Amino acid sequence: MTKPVQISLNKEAVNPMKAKRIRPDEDAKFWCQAGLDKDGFEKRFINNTIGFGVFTTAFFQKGAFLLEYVGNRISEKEAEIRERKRRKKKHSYMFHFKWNGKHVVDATDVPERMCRYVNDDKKANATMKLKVFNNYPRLCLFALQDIHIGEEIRYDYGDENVPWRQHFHKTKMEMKTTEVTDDDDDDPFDLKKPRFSEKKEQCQSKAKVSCMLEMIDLVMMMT
Ligand SMILES: C[S@@+](CC[C@H](N)C(=O)[O-])C[C@H]1O[C@@H](n2cnc3c(N)ncnc32)[C@H](O)[C@@H]1O
Repeated sequence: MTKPVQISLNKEAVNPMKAKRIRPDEDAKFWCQAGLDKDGFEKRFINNTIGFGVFTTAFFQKGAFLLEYVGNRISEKEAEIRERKRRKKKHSYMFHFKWNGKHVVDATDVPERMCRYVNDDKKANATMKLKVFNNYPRLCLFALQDIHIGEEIRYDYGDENVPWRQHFHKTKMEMKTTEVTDDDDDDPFDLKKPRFSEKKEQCQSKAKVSCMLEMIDLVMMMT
């Protein structure tokens, strides 16, 4: 492997004023094969629901290679078994991809690597691409736009069924058809339990219905 000329482990490599443009694929190949995360990222706690996220401590140009999603390579079957065992865990670190069949990268046991902390967003500033270097598939994250210092990196996991994308609409739809019980367990991932604000909304709509019924009674009494 030939080392790309401009890559170094010092901060110059992430300073756009000093570093010349590095070809993103070459950069990705270098960092993947070095088995290291690039400088310019830090993990920060966001909140109890989302957990941690990855934020930049350097500027990244549109198209730049950011991080590799690293973990154990396992089969879909093994992933299913592991997911079943970990079903009570809040976060999942399984990345499913296709390359000569279906594969999964499980990053659960690599807490030291950065990419497993990158969260999901439909309006993402990064994208995950499959790159094959020396006949070996790698999951590489690239910038979709210029990313400035302090921004959170997010990519589109590509799954509409994840609870945090569904919660609002699904609970709203369910509210029309299901009874809501007084349940203090405010688990945002349990779609059957509307969150506080939604419970409040439902109370408001119940109040509107009872008000309308009273008005109908009144009109009927008057006629
Ligand atoms: C690959 S991990 C990302 C890092 C994770 N936030 C952590 O603290 O370790 C994926 C998990 O993060 C959470 N997550 C990712 N994106 C999210 C989002 N937009 N809203 C809520 N939770 C999210 C989910 O629990 C998901 O299973």
